[in-house]
Amino acid sequence: VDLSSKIQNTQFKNLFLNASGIHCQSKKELEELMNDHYSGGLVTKSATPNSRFGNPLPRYHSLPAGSINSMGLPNEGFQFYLDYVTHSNIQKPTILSIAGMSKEEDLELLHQIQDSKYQGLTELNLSCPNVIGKPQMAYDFASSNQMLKEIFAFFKKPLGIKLPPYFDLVHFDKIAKILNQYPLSHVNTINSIGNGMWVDVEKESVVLKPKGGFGGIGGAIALPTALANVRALRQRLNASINIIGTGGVTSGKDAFAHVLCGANMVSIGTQLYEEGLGAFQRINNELIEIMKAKGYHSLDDFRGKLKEQ
Ligand SMILES: C=Cc1c(C(=O)O)[nH]c(=O)[nH]c1=O
Repeated sequence: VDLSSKIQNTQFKNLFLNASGIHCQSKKELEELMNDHYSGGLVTKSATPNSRFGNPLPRYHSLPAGSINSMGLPNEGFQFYLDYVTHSNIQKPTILSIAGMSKEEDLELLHQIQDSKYQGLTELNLSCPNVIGKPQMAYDFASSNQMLKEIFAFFKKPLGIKLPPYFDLVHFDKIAKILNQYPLSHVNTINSIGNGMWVDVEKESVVLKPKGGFGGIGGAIALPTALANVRALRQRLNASINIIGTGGVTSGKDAFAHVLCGANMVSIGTQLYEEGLGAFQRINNELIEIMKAKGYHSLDDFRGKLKEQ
């Protein structure tokens, strides 16, 4: 059974990635992830120009079937991550994630990447739901289109986009029509489901401090939305644009479902945070067992072949 995957011309020994933000913020986390045998690639925490503490605590809370977070983009700053992916002992392909606080900041970070010796993949996060006062750019179709036009005027290295979930088939049509105009290496869908709410009935209180308790929803409860977004975008995007499926993966079965919907690679977020790096080995092995039982030898045997009723 072969789990090898690729995004454009970058080969990965298996399809599993950490979701940006999970186990990828500090040097220690990055080193552990880089040396982990069961993840095929490494995605960095979305970087801003300067390091940030992020939102006040508590800003993460486990839910019965997932998580809610309002981290607020805590990170070591862009230069730290650029140095890490260009200087450290690279054992696996990397995806450098960036999230400027404005279009100007995004363009500035991309110019720095373009002018650097970094040869890996880059991912522009247009979907962070937790920066106070900052909208999720990818819900503004005109601004997203304008941003991509300005980016591809100068950026020539592989670039993907991290999208928020969409909930209307017309929105899938609109965003796909925009994305198909650009030579993207990939789309990563979904980011957390923005601005959910969890209530502690005992205390009669929200569970997160920032933003009055509103936060992004992830984990098992996000799987149906994640599968819908992977499927809808695979049906609409040019074949040249690969898809990283993110959201709700807790088992080999969930990873199988993402690939069936069209995912080229699969990210693990909440489950990785809750279980630790062992999640990669477990989910890897579960997927291999499922493929063996079904007589599949490679992911291409079933990728995107979801049947309709
Ligand atoms: C980069 C900020 C993000 C954050 C965050 O740092 O609050 N949380 C998410 O669930 N998704 C994000 O994209």
